[in-house]
Amino acid sequence: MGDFCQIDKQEIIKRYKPIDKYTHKGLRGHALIIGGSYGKMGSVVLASKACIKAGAGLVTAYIPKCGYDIVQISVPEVMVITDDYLEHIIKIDYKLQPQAIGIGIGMGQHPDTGHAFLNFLKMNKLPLVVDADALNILSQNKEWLSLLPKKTILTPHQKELERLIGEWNSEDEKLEMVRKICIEYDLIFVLKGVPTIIIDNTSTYENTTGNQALATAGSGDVLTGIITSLVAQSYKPIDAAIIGVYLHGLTADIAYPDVSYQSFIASDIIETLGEAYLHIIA
Ligand SMILES: NC(=O)C1=CN([C@@H]2O[C@H](COP(=O)(O)OP(=O)(O)OC[C@H]3O[C@@H](n4cnc5c(N)ncnc54)[C@H](O)[C@@H]3O)[C@@H](O)[C@H]2O)[C@@H](O)CC1
Ligand SMILES: Nc1ncnc2c1ncn2[C@@H]1O[C@H](COP(=O)(O)OP(=O)(O)O)[C@@H](O)[C@H]1O
Ligand SMILES: [Mg+2]
Repeated sequence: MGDFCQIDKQEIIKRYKPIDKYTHKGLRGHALIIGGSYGKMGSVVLASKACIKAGAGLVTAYIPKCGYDIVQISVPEVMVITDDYLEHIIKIDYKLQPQAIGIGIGMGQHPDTGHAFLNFLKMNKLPLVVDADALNILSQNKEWLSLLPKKTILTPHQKELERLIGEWNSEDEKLEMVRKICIEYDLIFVLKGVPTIIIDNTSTYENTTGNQALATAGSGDVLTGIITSLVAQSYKPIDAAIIGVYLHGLTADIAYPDVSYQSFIASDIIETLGEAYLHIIA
């Protein structure tokens, strides 16, 4: 059993990088968010807005055509590239060179999307955050795990994890099953839950922020945007996962006394990100 670390403010301060006065958006990282399908474009709006609010200099969303007006109107700061197909992604094709890619949110599991995902995995060498339907497609094609770049960050909730690794009889058994995959493919797992636990080979990190206000649609999509943003800003993948999970949970701790657990929604995470950043640099 490797080392265990509680993610508290001290752990964040150790990893946080101040923003240079003479920076510009070209130095703040370009993140690419790939996802969306008919009826679930909100997940890309949430993830891409979270991505730019978490500090990426540039964010581009790669989405099916149905989402073009939705994303451009909802988040004018985010640029958009559309797939040729209307309702879901059938070919992942873009000319830009991002520093990080977040994929899977709202993407759906249509066979054409699965085929596009496989072709993407075969050619992609860039740092990757894999969530939601990209995880579900991987669960149906486990041999594709070997195509993931080293230190790819996977962010399953409990059900997505069960689809990926099968059932477990105890928390300890679950963590051992995850550690085995981490070591086999050199991956990082963000096990979203209460608390969220991050596994990086034999290292285990337990988050100390967050509360039940986060049990709301889209909060995981937002986390994907935040972590992708931090990787694009040149944080090491493990540090992006640690800081991202901490900030994400901290927004709920900051906001719930004013908005209650029930009325805190995923958009509130994004709106409270600035205050969360100020808490860690104060
Ligand atoms: N506004 C939007 O466009 C939204 C789009 N979403 C997308 O919808 C797709 C499906 O994601 P979902 O997570 O909703 O559906 P899933 O089918 O992956 O998970 C839902 C099922 O898993 C169970 N589950 C979910 N979270 C769990 C947890 N923490 N512990 C135990 N069981 C849990 C639920 O009980 C339910 O049975 C994804 O691509 C996601 O990105 C969702 O994020 C919701 C919001
Ligand atoms: N009761 C809870 N306490 C703390 N965090 C929670 C709770 N319920 C959910 N979360 C967090 O909310 C997020 C849910 O992610 P996910 O299920 O992927 O949401 P979605 O797919 O709807 O965006 C995770 O980060 C999880 O840790
Ligand atoms: Mg999710």
